[in-house]
Amino acid sequence: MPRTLYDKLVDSHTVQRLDDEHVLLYADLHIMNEYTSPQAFAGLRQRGLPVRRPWQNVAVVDHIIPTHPLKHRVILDEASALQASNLARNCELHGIALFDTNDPLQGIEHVVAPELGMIRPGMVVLCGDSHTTTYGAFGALGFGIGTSEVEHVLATQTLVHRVAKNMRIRVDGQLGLGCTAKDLVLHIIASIGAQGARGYVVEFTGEGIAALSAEARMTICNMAVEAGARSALIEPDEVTIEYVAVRAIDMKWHLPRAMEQWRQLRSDRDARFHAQFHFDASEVSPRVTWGTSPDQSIPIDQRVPDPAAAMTPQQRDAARRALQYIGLEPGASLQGLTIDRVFIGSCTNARIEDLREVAKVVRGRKVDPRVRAMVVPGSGAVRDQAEVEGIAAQLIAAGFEWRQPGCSMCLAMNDDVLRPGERCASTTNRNFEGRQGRAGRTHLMSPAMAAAAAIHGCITDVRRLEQTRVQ
Ligand SMILES: CC(C)[C@H](C(=O)O)[C@@H](O)C(=O)O
Ligand code: SF4
Repeated sequence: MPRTLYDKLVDSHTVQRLDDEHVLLYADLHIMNEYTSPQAFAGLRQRGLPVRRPWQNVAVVDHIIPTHPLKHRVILDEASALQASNLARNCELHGIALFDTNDPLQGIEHVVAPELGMIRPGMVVLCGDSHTTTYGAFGALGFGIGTSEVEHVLATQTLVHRVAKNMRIRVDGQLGLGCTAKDLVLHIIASIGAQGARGYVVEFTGEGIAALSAEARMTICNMAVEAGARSALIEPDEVTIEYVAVRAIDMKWHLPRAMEQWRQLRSDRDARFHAQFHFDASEVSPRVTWGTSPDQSIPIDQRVPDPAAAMTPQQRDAARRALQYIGLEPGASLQGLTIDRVFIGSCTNARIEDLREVAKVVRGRKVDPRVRAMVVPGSGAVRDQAEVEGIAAQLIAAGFEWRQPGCSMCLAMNDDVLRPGERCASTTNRNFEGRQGRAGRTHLMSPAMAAAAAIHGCITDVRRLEQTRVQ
């Protein structure tokens, strides 16, 4: 029977079929953070269990870490400091590699693992974090798991996996000038809904996906979870293979054989998908969210929808509440909406290509003096690279704060938070109520759009800015 790439990866990792719906799945790699691992280690200790395969585990401190520009970071918040020191102790005890607070390669887990070549096509990767879907960019099956599952994985290197349904999202055409993978994925989520891919593993395919860089593909797969997807996949191609091959420095002599196998990883031509969607990348415009769910976005040149036009009473109430929270009226234009803060960061958009996009927009311009704008690189390696390329100096000269890596203002779990009522142009993936700080107002957009907002002091169409540039 023809199989999808997801079916094949499940089959190749199934240790045992448990019942009609569940399999015991082998994990090639398990990634941990300080936030969802402490209880898991405590559970192991209570049961007197060792970690089954320490060398297939890796840990990163990212969510609670301060990002102030000082080179040496000290976590002042007591509870957060305890989470970090617990992780360090547990990793030491069990022989697990850790990117600790002041490690030069520390960063956000979903930025660090791929850039260091840990994620390879065909792998199953688990992590106690919902954005583990990111690894689909490499044809690796990534699942976000809960703390009790983290404990199970530590003890057995396996996961009880409820088999998902297959969805295919085909993207034809190419993105236009000023439009990015972020706009494409916001467009897709707005169309299928925040629950549109619930229960599915989504395979993204088509020429619009093939044209994207490995980093842009990560942005797409990262946000698949915002449509409710269990996981995401993109079949590996030469773009993927090249990205991985130069980074997987430990593979040496068996790399050519691995590359041959990676090239075979694809859905069979007649494979059956339970649901399919088609999109045209050339119809995508730069998008901005107007509400408090990632599916509430519009093209920058359209107006905020009227909740009265919503399909169901629940959607109507949700849209009304969202507008009230965000402080917008139906029919309002997002263009020209004044912002207080700009946040360029997160596992969605804080890689080197994102920062290059920002630098392109910012070149020769200054941040509006009424705006506080922060750039938080996704990792120490991204930060170093941006410094080498002169991007950091350029952003600092333009008036951006250049910070240390971490999750930062993606979620209010560290020192970087919005003040109540502050409005933020953000390159992150979630705009929930309070996500960036109590009563903070988040507008999700691409790095280029966030950079344009920083310069204008309001939300603006980056394509206009491009046109007015004096070369
Ligand atoms: C804190 C963590 C468990 C959470 C996640 O699972 O994604 C966070 O990273 C987020 O982005 O909301
Ligand atoms: S950067 Fe944001 S989305 Fe990514 S892992 Fe951290 S908190 Fe979650």
